[in-house]
Amino acid sequence: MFPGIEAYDVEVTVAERDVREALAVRPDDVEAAEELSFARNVFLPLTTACRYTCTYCTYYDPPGQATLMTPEEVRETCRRGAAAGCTEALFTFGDDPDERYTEIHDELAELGHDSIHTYLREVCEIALAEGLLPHSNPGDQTYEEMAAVADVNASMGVMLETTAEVQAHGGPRSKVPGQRLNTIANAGKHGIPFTTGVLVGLGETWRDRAESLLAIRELDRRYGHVQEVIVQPVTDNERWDGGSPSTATMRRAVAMARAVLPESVSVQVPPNLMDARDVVDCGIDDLGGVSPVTDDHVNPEYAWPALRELEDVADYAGVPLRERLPTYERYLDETWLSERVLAALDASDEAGERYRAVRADA
Ligand SMILES: O=c1nc2n(C[C@H](O)[C@H](O)[C@H](O)CO)c3cc(O)ccc3cc-2c(=O)[nH]1
Ligand SMILES: C[C@H]1O[C@@H](n2cnc3c(N)ncnc32)[C@H](O)[C@@H]1O
Ligand code: MET
Ligand code: SF4
Repeated sequence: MFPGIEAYDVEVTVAERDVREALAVRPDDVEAAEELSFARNVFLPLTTACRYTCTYCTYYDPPGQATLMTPEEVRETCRRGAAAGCTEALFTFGDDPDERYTEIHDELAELGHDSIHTYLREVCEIALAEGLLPHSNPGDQTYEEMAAVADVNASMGVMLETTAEVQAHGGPRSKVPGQRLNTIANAGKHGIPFTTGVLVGLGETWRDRAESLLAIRELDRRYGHVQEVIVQPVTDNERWDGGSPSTATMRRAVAMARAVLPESVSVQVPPNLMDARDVVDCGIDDLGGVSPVTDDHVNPEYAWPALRELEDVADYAGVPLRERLPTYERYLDETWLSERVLAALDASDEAGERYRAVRADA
């Protein structure tokens, strides 16, 4: 059992034998993937307000200084993305942003909403209308909050980060591992294709990393909804002086993820936060969402590589580079996606073409 978990309706335990096995994995023990995929997205930072204050995060603004993207801004960014061939609208923002930020509460009220979750639904609908597939990463959600957006997302995500209690989440306003696990389980109950991952370098131990990856595996065994696991290095910035993990650490963490997770689950590293070439032989098969039109608002100092650079990574690995949708292929059907999302997918130029190719293959 992990910290804080007794407060939630999810129970996750991992076997000591599996932890030991994971701890023994080294980069040489895993095989390199046969292709590398990526998705083209627009990043929509819906709001910079957040109830938490993670010490490594430069994304959030303090109460009184946060903003909310308007529906018009969302539409405009989606249009630019669609015109640039993007398929994904990535909504990433602070957890429960309206909780103690009166300005966000007021702005939501002006737009006719009493919570961020119903507003998220509205902007997902805008993205769908503009031909993009919504992938929302709203932080923790209850089962009911997620119900407000389940049928307008093509996939969703929340980083588990770590099952350990770490200083980086410390203080009174702290992320709780149990609640993150609960969110991942909620997505499983809703049948939402899901992205999660670990953040490496928060002060967690190797045992914590093994347990985190095994906890993700356990939830995927229950619901089958985990499409990819991101192995993300924490990056240095003006709020975080804890340093970034070494290449050797990232290599071992990626290999551990590959060995622990079933083959059906992709292992992703973000190519703007590290040199992906350093881990291409450790089992990664995905380079995540990259954007030709927007910044990585979580790590704004780290520019997205151009398509050319992704091709260089694939060339270096000696494997083909393939563009994918925010939803992995095995989830592109009626069991996982709503009629609305499937209809929007079929109607969109860029994503629709890929979708029909997958259907024709099946
Ligand atoms: O640009 C970013 N994209 C992030 N993404 C986007 C991700 O790379 C793509 O949206 C997915 O691969 C779907 O295509 C996340 C998605 C999640 O569901 C959960 C966490 C992240 C983290 C980041 C991130 O830090 N920066
Ligand atoms: C969107 C995701 O970005 C991650 N995140 C937040 N701050 C940082 C940082 N400094 N370095 C790397 N990842 C970060 C969180 O884990 C969040 O889930
Ligand atoms: C910059 S983090 C954005 C998503 C959410 N607040 C999380 O931590 O998971
Ligand atoms: S990482 Fe996410 S939850 Fe933590 S402070 Fe930043 S926006 Fe909030």
